Amino acid sequence: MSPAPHHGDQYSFALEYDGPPLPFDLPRAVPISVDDIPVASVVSQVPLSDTLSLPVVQPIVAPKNPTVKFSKELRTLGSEARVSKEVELGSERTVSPTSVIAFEDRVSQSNNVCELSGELSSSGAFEFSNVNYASGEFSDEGGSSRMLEESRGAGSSGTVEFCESFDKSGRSSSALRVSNELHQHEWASTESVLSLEYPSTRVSSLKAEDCGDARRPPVVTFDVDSDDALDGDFGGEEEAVTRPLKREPLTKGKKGSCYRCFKGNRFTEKEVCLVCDAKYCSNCVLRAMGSMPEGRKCVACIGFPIDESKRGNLGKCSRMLKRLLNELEVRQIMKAEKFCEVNQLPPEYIFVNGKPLAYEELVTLQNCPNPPKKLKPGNYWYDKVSGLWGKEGQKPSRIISPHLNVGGPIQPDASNGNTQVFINGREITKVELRMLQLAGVQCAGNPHFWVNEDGSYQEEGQKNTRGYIWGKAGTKLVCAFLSLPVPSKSSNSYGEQHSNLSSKAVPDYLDHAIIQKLLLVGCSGSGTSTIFKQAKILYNSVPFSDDERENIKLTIQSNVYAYLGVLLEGRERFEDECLGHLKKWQSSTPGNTGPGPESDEKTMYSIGTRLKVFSDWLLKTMVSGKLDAIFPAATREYAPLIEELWNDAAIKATYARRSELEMLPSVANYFLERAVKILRTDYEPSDLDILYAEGVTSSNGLACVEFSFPQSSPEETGETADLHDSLIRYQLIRVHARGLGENCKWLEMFEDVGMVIFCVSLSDYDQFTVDGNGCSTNKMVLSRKFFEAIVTHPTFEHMDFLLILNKVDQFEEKIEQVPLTKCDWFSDFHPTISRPRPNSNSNSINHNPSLGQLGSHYIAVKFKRLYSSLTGRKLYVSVVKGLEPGSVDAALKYAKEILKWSEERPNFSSSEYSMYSMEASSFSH
Ligand SMILES: Nc1nc2c(ncn2[C@@H]2O[C@H](COP(=O)(O)OP(=O)(O)OP(=O)(O)O)[C@@H](O)[C@H]2O)c(=O)[nH]1
Ligand SMILES: [Mg+2]
Repeated sequence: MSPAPHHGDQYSFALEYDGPPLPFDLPRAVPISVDDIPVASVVSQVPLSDTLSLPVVQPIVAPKNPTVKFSKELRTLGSEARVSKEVELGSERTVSPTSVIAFEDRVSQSNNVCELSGELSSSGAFEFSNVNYASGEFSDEGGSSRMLEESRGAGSSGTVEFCESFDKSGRSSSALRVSNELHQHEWASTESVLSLEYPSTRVSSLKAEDCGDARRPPVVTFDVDSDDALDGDFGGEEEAVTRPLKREPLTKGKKGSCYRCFKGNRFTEKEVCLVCDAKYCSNCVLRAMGSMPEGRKCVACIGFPIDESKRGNLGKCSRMLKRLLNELEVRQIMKAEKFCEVNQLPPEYIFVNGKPLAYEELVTLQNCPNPPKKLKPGNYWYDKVSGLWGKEGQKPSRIISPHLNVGGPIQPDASNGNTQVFINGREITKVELRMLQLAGVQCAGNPHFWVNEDGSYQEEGQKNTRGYIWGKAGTKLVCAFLSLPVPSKSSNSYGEQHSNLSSKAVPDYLDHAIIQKLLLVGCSGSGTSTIFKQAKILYNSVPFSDDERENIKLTIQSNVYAYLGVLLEGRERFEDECLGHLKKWQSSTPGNTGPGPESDEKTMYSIGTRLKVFSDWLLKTMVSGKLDAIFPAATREYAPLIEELWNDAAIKATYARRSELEMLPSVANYFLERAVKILRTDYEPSDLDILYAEGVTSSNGLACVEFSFPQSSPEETGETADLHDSLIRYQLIRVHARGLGENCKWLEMFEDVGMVIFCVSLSDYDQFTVDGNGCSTNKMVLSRKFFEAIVTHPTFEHMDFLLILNKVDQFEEKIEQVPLTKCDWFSDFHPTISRPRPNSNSNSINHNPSLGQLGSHYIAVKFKRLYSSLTGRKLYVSVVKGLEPGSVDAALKYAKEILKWSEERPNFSSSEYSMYSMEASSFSH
């Protein structure tokens, strides 16, 4: 018999590797002290010395075809006895992402089987991402393994903790905890499900009758999980609610087999008892469950409340029952299952504002016009005035019907806010505060607001309504990406400014099941708004509403006036220069009898009086910063002048020297050449105009567009069209660097995005700007600093990053003129360019990379190294021409693929995956 582990015991996990040489060092052993085990993983009801959970967060390192032995050893201090186990990762097999690890558990004399799937990353680390763990006995017949009950933990990507518990008798039981990188909040629920297992196995010998009143067995604590991410983001803090101990099945056969005839394995189709989880094959189910007066329960479980984790299955008939029974019978059983009294949610399991509900209160809550969705046992807070509803200690998850007489009075700390801003007596959370600020609600001075169900609000003690929180078109959008609730359609009939834009921009995605959020960030001028607009144009059938187009038109016209202003200012400068030269020449030429300086001198940059008046007016207006204010009146008045101006020789001469005008952005050419057309009153901007236009995307720095990728046709892809793709909705959230606030403090509002797309302008390497401290700084270095701040931000700890290296078109031109070493960070860029051989046929394709390609590749590697040194992970990179739709389309599809990989990694075979993770293939041009 093996001794129970004690404090101070040292576990060691060793890796033995037998395969081709590796380019990196393998960790040989990972010692873990028992005392390092987080207390959270120890089941709290059992004294620490009785049970120990041993988490192993251990990526198994493996190259392509190795054999890896994973052995673990327990050295118990003060005793010679050892527990050792060996896990062989395929001695004859190769390690594929789905490898079966079988190991013998010498302590319990039974075998455990663990199926692991994971990925082989380019660094050679093998990371579990999908684990299927079962323990029980092998049956030796046929060499196939039979398993009893199986517990499955799966995460789209994450770490796996293998928890081994020992009780006093030395019996070991094992559980897996899977944490999910993408959906951190699921961690708690997975954990809580599994942590339930221990008490239940411990009491498995207890019979139902031993528990006193059979209908109300003793209580243990349990954690409420939520699978309703949209409804309630119930992650993080766990909380305990009392409920009866789970009833155990009376009989139990081998794992995976039917509980009645003990035949079959885990692949046999079975029906499950809603109370005790006993599973019956199709031959036994009707005998085991009888006439099912309360739905699918074993006869012995009739009268017992259902297992709360199965509440979602109530009334959802299985295929097996449909085969065995006729339609009428099925309907009756399902009706009984859903509506019989004993299967109803016990009101006392629901706490509202700290008070358990009475039966009538639960009925009120469930039958109100807008009830909380999928109500589960747990602690909730409810703001009766506004209808805001949430999990205790968390931000609101829904707005339900207000004024319901349920639960106690709301507490100020109900949602655990720390903002000193109050709504109806509750201190709101940071996210809500952010939303209020974006909705234009004045929040300075720690106000206490009174918010009504329709979103109208006033400050406490004042009579006048200050506005409507959800009234503005953009606020619902903001709420959507901050995962905050908005009033349901039936309740928002008043107080909302209905406009075309708002109804179009806010689709019913709150009801959608799958929404993937992509956060797009970058320094000023990096091209984020261009990419954002491209996404709108590419994927939305109506990218811009009429209202939007009208606003954009004014923006573009105002931009063109501004570009003209820069041109006119340049003209003045050039004229002065010329005059200066002229004067110098005159004074240095003896006997010059030409006109004196007082007389009207003309240069090639001089303009007539009419245009001069216009020029003076425009420059004055620009200086006063009122350019935006004079539209559209200015267009009506000055449109006829523009043609004259544009055709003027002086302006043409100035335009020819536009490269000397620093204030003129590169897109100005596009618009100036169309100035006459654009500044007419009947101008209508084209999609291309909008794409090129500056200042079109929202001024507060936040914009959000939702779309699906169009379904690719089978001919295109050579495989069956991926229907799934077109079902997933994506939200591209563009946030301006300035909008992130000091030290990126608002970043945490984006914790639930699936990926961050970071945009850098390649052509920034020779650009300088004045930073916050008044120093002139290289813009590429500024971008790097911002990148560092974002990737190391705790909110994005496990996030995938896609780096967009934008403006490669500009970059390729520039690098031929300006060396990349102009930027200090790139001082070690010394490419050796092999020029095409002089005698080579000019028609033959030159396979040598251009300087531009070498440069962009070099910069990508710089960022990859930086990222990997900061996070230890791999950076995805895409080199993009923001103004080309195809290029942006490719980059966004690449982002989609990355998201898909992180979800489906277990489905990749190792060779496929390692191909994807090759350095070179993570570029998309
Ligand atoms: N040549 C070229 N110009 C680009 C490209 N992408 C964007 N631009 C231009 O670069 C300028 C800045 O792009 P924006 O998309 O406005 O950049 P931003 O990240 O929104 O920056 P701010 O507006 O300052 O916040 C615009 O004039 C774009 O037209 C590109 O790939 N090539
Ligand atoms: Mg912009």
